Amino acid sequence: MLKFGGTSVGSAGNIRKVKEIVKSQDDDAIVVVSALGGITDKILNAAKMAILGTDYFNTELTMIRERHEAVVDQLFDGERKEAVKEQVSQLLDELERVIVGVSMIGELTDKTLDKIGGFGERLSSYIISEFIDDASWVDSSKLIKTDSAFGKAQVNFSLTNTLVKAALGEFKGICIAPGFVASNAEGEYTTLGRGGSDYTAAIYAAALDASVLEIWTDVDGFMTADPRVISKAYVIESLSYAEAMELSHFGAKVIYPPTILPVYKKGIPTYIKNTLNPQAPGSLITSSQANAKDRPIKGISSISNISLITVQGLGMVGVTGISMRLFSALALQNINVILISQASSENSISIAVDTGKADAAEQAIRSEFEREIMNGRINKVEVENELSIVAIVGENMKHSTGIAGKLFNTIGKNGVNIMAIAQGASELNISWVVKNSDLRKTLNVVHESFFLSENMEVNVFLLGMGLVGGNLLTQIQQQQEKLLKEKRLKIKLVGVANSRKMLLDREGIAIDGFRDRLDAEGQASGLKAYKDAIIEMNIFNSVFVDCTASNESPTVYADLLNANVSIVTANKVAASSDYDNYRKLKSIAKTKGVKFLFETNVGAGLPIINTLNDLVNSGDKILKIEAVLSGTLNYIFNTISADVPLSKTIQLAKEEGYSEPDPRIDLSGIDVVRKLLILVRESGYKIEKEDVLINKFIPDAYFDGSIDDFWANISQVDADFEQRRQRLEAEKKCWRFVAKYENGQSEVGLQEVEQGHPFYDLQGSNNLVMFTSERYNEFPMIIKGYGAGAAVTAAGVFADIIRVSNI
Ligand SMILES: NC(=O)c1ccc[n+]([C@@H]2O[C@H](COP(=O)([O-])OP(=O)(O)OC[C@H]3O[C@@H](n4cnc5c(N)ncnc54)[C@H](O)[C@@H]3O)[C@@H](O)[C@H]2O)c1
Ligand SMILES: N[C@@H](CCO)C(=O)O
Repeated sequence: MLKFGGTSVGSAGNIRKVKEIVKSQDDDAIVVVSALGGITDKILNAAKMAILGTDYFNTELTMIRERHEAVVDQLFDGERKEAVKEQVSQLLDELERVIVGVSMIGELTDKTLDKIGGFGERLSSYIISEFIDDASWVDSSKLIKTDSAFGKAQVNFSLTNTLVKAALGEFKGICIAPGFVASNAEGEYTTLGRGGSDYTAAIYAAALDASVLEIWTDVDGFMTADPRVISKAYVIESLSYAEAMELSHFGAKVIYPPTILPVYKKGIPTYIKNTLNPQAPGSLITSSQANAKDRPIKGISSISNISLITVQGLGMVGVTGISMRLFSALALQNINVILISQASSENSISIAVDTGKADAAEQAIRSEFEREIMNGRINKVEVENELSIVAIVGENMKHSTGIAGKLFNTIGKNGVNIMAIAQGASELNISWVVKNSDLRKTLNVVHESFFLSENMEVNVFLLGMGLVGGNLLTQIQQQQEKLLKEKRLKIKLVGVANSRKMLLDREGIAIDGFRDRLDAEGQASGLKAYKDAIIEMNIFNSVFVDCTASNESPTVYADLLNANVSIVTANKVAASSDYDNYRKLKSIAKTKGVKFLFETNVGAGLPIINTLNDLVNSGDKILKIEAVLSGTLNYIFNTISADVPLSKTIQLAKEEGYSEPDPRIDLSGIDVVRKLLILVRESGYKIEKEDVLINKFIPDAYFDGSIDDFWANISQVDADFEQRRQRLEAEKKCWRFVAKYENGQSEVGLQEVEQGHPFYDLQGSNNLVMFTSERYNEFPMIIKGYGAGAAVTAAGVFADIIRVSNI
């Protein structure tokens, strides 16, 4: 049993493909076909135009005629062509007569609609039966018998099965049959409803105990999600009837749901195959029990543009008959309820309906409960629009724990509000309602978190592409493939901005050549504009990466965290700002379930903050911190010599990429104060920068003017420093700029360190931190290594980005 849909028979080219597929069957086959794609809509439109009294129906009829004639012209030659054309023309004349009749009488009944609705199938099946050599044709309307409920006829299965068996039970060869059409006991045309050709095929298959039903369509099968939204969606190889039914209900328009029932009852395996890609394996729907190895969910489906109507009132609690009245009122108005959710308190019921029916539903409810609304037993009938229902479906969800927990946790972390939830006790489907604007994000996170996608994605918005930002991109580029292969993690750059321009692209920005693309396509930037664009994009698993030294960029962190965008920052300004602001950012991140990470703020790529967090979280108490925290200053004091004066060492530190973009931040001790503040705060103590005593080693006067003044004048300190250096050398000591915290006292300043001290041998730009804690007491914990440099810092930022993904 084969069935070909509207696209599969929509053109001469496709009908040729249908012929190839049918001819390649080894077995006898009944082939049900739909009307040429779009024709049924045109026929019904012509009828509607006719009843409205416009002549436009003639235009529609002409188009219908031309479309069929063109197909015949392309498929047939010579006398055969004329004969088929003649027959097609007769059918079209008959259609035209009925529609002209409608226009003259000014009446269009359901009965007439059923009569004309099946013309498309009659035409297509006739043409195809002529085109496939030796194929015969059978009139489905004579075999499939229904009641007389025109427009929504119910099949009389016992009569239908008898007629189908009698006509086709012993059939050998290929027989083409129109889908959708049926007739009542009087022989008048009826139809099987939307998607009815699938149903026709299933009825034939069940009546004839077909070995297989193949539904040939224009997609490769049931996909895990809508491929227009989830590029990583893929074909589900096998599903149960129940899973197929659930997925079809929720938007995956691959198969018409009632179709499943006859084949399900008979256990006939059903394939979904692609006419345009017949080699693809397709999806197989069978009654076999879910395979324990299958993923817990098979697919995700959604319906957009629905409305949620909530009826609420304390007067509903414990009162019987409320739901009955509610649903009867809606049924009387022919309103289909797509989702129902009622809390066990019985204080409110929410139902989802198609937005087109929302007004009618609200009115029906208000009039049914007029009395209860008047006397306050019901105090709210609220309609919310522009919503979508999302559903996950899978037999393996049954009795597996943690699915709902994981589902709602992931959705929540991404800042998507769930407005209603429904799960049946069958545990086959969990459905929930979100805003239309959150649909794409929801589908993405759910698809990904249930490993329907091959990989996990982190979407990066970068700010600042100087030394650290530039190195970060190079490292991501070098490591991208490995992470994808070994960790199934895709780091996707979706936004880049410098202080002039920004570029955002949901599909990803290739790191190769991104600067050119930013120049060519970038829009004028600005922190607020970039932040607004990121929030507007509402993309899942996103992280904002700040690689600037800007004082302003941290002002957008709170808004971003509030929009569930994680922050990874090399910029120390936020974590060392007012204590209240630091706490606020951490607390927003915690409440929103996103990350605010700044490991590189102290000791660049060294694992200092994470280690400190581990100590404190596991109950240790930090008693003392002693540290060399400035890569720049350590480098300077290791490089200064008789030949290299202080001013030159500052220049070198800048060239090496150790210093801040403005090196005065390092020389004045501000950078070290920031780092000490962060360490003390992360140790669990409250501290402001005013609480830190700074012992400067360069007079303030050098920091007061412009950066150019600084570079012009700084060599004035060289002579004095050289004298001091010689004395120090003679005493076999060295300078270290040390940060210290103990008993609530914090200070930073230059110290003369003797041989044997842990700081003495600290080379180059290295940092060293000593934590004395209750547990690490006699021998403090020491972390030591490169404390500055673009590559190590970028690596630390990269590690934080990976941490956001939680792999
Ligand atoms: N270099 C290191 O060793 C190191 C170590 C740890 C932390 N950090 C921190 O990393 C950050 C970056 O340092 P860097 O050495 O890469 O500096 P950099 O000057 O090379 O890069 C900063 C970039 O940010 C851009 N920028 C500044 N303000 C901006 C804004 N408002 N919007 C967009 N772009 C803006 C600048 O134009 C520049 O391209 C600093 O906060 C620094 O403290 C650096
Ligand atoms: N300027 C900083 C960079 C690392 O935070 C330093 O020299 O230590």
